Amino acid sequence: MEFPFDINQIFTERVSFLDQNLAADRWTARRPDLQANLATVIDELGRASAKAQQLTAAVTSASKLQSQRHQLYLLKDGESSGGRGAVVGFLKVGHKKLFLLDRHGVHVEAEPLCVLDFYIAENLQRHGYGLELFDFMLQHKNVEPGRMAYDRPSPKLLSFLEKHYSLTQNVPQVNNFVVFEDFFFNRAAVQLRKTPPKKPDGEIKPYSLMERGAVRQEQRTPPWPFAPHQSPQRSGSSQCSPPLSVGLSPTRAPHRVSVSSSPGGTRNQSRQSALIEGGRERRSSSLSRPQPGFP
Ligand SMILES: CC(=O)SCCNC(=O)CCNC(=O)[C@H](O)C(C)(C)COP(=O)(O)OP(=O)(O)OC[C@H]1O[C@@H](n2cnc3c(N)ncnc32)[C@H](O)[C@@H]1OP(=O)(O)O
Repeated sequence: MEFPFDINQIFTERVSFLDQNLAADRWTARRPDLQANLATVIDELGRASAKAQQLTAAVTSASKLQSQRHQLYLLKDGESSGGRGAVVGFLKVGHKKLFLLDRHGVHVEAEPLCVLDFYIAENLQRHGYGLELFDFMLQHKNVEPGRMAYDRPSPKLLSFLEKHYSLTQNVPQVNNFVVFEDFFFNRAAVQLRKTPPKKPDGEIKPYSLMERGAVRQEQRTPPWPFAPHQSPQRSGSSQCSPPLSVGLSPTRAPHRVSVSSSPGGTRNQSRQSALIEGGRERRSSSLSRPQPGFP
């Protein structure tokens, strides 16, 4: 991906790490002109990724990176474009609080590192760049791919995970995240803990019934005498994480499919995100994604 400015001036390393500060290094941070070009690159990559995934709006942009606690790895080819360099692709990750089902169907709460967006320029796909970038991130974060969650992975990403990391057996979820069997294996109790029992009528509501944006905490607390006695641990967990960070991604379809039988689970735009109630708070995604088919 080429740009009308010097990529090597903005990104000095082959792989750059970006967070909400939106600067590849101190040098860029002090140069508003470079920061503006960097933002242009991120926006352009986000648009290209959305197009490749047939999303109606970008999951990644410079402004989103600044406002969300996500991190982005950007891979460049410093040699191309007559030495000015070109951008090869990016990988965006971030922690999210998720309510997941283990292989026995038991609800567990976790806050794993999630793959949120991943894109390699069209003409460079299937050349090993995705693997290079992904491996870089794994090493940087010191995490195993099977310990991560994947936000509505595309068929290409599922194929990628199967090919490079032998991740094939996903554990069906009611939200858009995909986790594999390794996710639950020997996980520390602090990272993964069972949520309180579901109410008998703990139904799953379609995403369209959810409030967008912040869900007011006070709405979730039933009046006396119905207010439950909560352990400090539980009440802490329900309050420390804003609803926006919890487990659902609006524009990606739920993954009830088995990777082995249907690599790719759909990444269509249907809004089947779900809300689980019953002893737990409402949840919504931190990703502002489009919801075609829903007003
Ligand atoms: C949570 C999310 O981010 S989901 C969004 C994932 N991103 C996308 O779908 C955007 C379009 N796709 C891409 O950008 C890239 O294909 C990526 C990021 C998924 C993978 O990057 P690449 O550089 O192509 O991967 P790399 O070359 O290291 O590995 C190739 C393997 O990836 C998978 N893959 C890559 N492209 C394709 C494709 N067109 N069709 C099927 N599988 C593919 C295959 O397993 C492939 O191995 P193969 O060629 O032997 O079949």
